[in-house]
Amino acid sequence: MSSKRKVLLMGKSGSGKTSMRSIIFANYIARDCSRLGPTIEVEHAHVRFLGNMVLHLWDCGGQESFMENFLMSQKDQIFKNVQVLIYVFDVESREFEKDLRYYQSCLEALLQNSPNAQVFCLIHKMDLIEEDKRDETFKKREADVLRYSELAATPLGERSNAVCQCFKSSIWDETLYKAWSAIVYHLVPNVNTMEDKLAKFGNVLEATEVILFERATFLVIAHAVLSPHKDPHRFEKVSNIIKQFKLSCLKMGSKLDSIQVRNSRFTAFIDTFTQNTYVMIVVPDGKVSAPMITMNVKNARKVFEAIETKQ
Ligand SMILES: Nc1nc2c(ncn2[C@@H]2O[C@H](COP(=O)(O)OP(=O)(O)OP(=O)(O)O)[C@@H](O)[C@H]2O)c(=O)[nH]1
Repeated sequence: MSSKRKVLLMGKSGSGKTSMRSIIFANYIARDCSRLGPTIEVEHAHVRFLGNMVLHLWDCGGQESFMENFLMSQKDQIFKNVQVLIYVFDVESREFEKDLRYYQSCLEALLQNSPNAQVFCLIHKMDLIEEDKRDETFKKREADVLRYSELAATPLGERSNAVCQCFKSSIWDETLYKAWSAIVYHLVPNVNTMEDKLAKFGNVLEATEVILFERATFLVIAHAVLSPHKDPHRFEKVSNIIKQFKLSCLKMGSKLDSIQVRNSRFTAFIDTFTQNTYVMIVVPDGKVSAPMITMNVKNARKVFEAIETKQ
């Protein structure tokens, strides 16, 4: 059975909405995005995710006249039956207060029409901020967004905390993958079962971690960490690097099947797994041989295929 999720992408014109969805779901590379024109009214994209799930993306053009219509005459049509709102802020916007007021109005409309929707705010184009100022700038912007989120939620009572989650992002680095992985994580229904099984699988292989990537987007959908690692950004870095490599393979007319990366401390095996996923298994070096990993991946496939078909 296919399940459809309505995802709204909103934010002011030029904030980067179409760019990010084109990179994640349509195999664009960052430098192609400068050629994208402004979105007129709403562009609808149906993207199949993990086989059975269809994300119905409503990419809402951010020009003021469109925003006014979304909030007035088209309010019900836009904000009804929404599972996720992704609101994109340009970190360098000269009118951040105004952007926040539009956000507040959208959030109010959303909470009235789809009270259970999840809300994610992306503070985008972070590459334009000097590296050593990024954390501080993000924190300031996040505090503003949370303040306006509470303003929008307070009249409705219950949802005054955790109304939204904020992420920093840029199409020029792996932060885009971190943000979008966190978003889709909320949309995949069997994540807990998957992570449970991944941990068991990892234990059998004496792996340090096992990660599941969605096949088309290379977003992380589930992971099991069996021993601590000091780089908290490693998953999105792998997503970004392997997706770029996969696109290069496509360009050359070949298909990415599996990869092994070995150094003095660990070996990472990336392999096609179920119909809709790749798996990455990291083992301390010398622990297990490649044929043994391949055989175990083959054996585990059926279990994970079964979980997926229950989505
Ligand atoms: N520096 C930088 N530029 C970006 C980033 N993301 C998008 N852009 C650029 O921002 C411009 C506008 O991006 P779009 O994706 O068309 O913006 P939009 O939000 O869809 O705009 P509307 O369709 O008018 O609502 C393009 O030239 C992109 O290349 C980013 O992370 N960093």
